[in-house]
Amino acid sequence: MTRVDLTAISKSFGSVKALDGIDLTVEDGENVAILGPSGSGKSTLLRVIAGLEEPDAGDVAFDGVSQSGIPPHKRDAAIVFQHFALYPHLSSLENITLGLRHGLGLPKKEAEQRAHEIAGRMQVEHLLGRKPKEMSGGQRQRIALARALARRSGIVLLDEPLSGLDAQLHAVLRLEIASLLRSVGATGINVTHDQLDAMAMADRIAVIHEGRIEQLGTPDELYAVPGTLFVASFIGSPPMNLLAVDADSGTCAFGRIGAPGPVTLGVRAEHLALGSVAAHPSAWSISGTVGLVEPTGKDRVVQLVTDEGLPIAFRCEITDTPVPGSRVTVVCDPASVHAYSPVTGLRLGDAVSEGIRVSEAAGVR
Ligand SMILES: Nc1ncnc2c1ncn2[C@@H]1O[C@H](COP(=O)(O)OP(=O)(O)OP(=O)(O)O)[C@@H](O)[C@H]1O
Repeated sequence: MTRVDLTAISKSFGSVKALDGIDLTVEDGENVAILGPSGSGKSTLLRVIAGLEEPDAGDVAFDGVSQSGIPPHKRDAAIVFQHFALYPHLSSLENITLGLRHGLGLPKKEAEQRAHEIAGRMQVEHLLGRKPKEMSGGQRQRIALARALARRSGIVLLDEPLSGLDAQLHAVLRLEIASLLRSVGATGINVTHDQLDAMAMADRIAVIHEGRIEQLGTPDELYAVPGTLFVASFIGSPPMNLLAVDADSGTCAFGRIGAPGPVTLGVRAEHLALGSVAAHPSAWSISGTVGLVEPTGKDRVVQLVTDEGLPIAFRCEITDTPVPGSRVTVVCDPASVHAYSPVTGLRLGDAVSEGIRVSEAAGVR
C-alpha cells in the first residue's frame, strides 16, 4: 500500500492550462475517483502521477518520497488504459508475464506463477491461452486489469477502464474492480467522466473542472451537499434544479426573494413534491405546466415548465403522475434548498440558515 501526495501540480499545453494547482492526498489503500467532464484534465493528472507527463510545477510523492525524475517503469504504479493496450499477437498469459519479465526482471517461472495466481483470483484462468481477438471486450479488460495487478504495485491507476463496455458489464465490472483493489490492498486512482462509476467504485471522489479540484468528498457528501454550482450541476441524475434570482426584479421560480446578497438557489428533484401551499404553509412553491415525464421504473421524473419557460424536475410516485399539459404546483421545505453565490459559484449554506425568504409567491393563479 502506498500513500499518494499531489502538491500544487500545474501543467499547460501551449495556452491550455490542463492542470491548475492540484492538491490531493490519496491515503494508503484508498480508492479515489477523479471525476470530470471531457477536457477537464483527468487523464493529464493520471499521466503526471504515472510519470508519463512531467508537471510544469508541483510535486508527486509516493509514501512521502518525491517521484520527480523517476521514470514511469521505476514508479510503484501500474496503469490500466482506456483501450486495453494488450499486444494482439500474444496470449493473455504472455501479455501478463511480458511486463513482469522485462519490466520487473522476474524469471519466467515466477512470472507465470504470478499470472496464474491473479487470474485465479479474478476467475479468468480459462482465458490465459487466448489472444485478444478471441475474447470479448469485458474479457480483454479483465486481462488488462490482471496484467496491472500482477505487478503488485502499491498504486493502480485506471484511465476510464470501463468505457466501451455495455451497461450491464459496466455495472458488474466496476464493482469487481473496486473489490479487487480492496482485496489486494492497492491504492486506486480511477479517472472517469461517469458519475455512477465514480460513486460505485470510490471511497472519495475528486470533482475536477478546468484543471482544478472543485470538491473532494465521499459520494454521499457530494450528492447531499454539493460545494459549488458546478458540482451541483454535475452530480446527480437529474442534476439539481438551479434557480438564478434575477438581479433587477429580485425574483426566481419560487417568487420574490428576500436575501442578504446575490444568490442562486438549488433544489433536488426528490425534494419537490406535488402539493399546495394551503396544505404546507411554511413550504416554498413553484407552479407550471407539466412537460416531459420520464419513467425510471421505481418512480417518475416529471418536468414542470414555469410560466417563464424554465424547466424544473421533480419526482413523484407512479400512481400520482400528472398528465402532460396539466397545471401543477410543487412544494418544498426551504431547509432543503441550497444557496450558492452566483459570483464565486460557492455554496453559502441552506436557504433557511442564510436568512433567505420568499416574500411573494410566484405563479399562483
Ligand atoms: N499532449 C497534449 N497536447 C496539447 N493539449 C493537450 C495534450 N494533452 C491534453 N491536452 C489538453 O489539455 C486539456 C485536458 O486534457 P485531458 O486529456 O487531461 O482531459 P480529460 O479530462 O482526460 O478529457 P477526456 O475525458 O476527454 O479524456 C484539454 O484541453 C486537452 O485538449
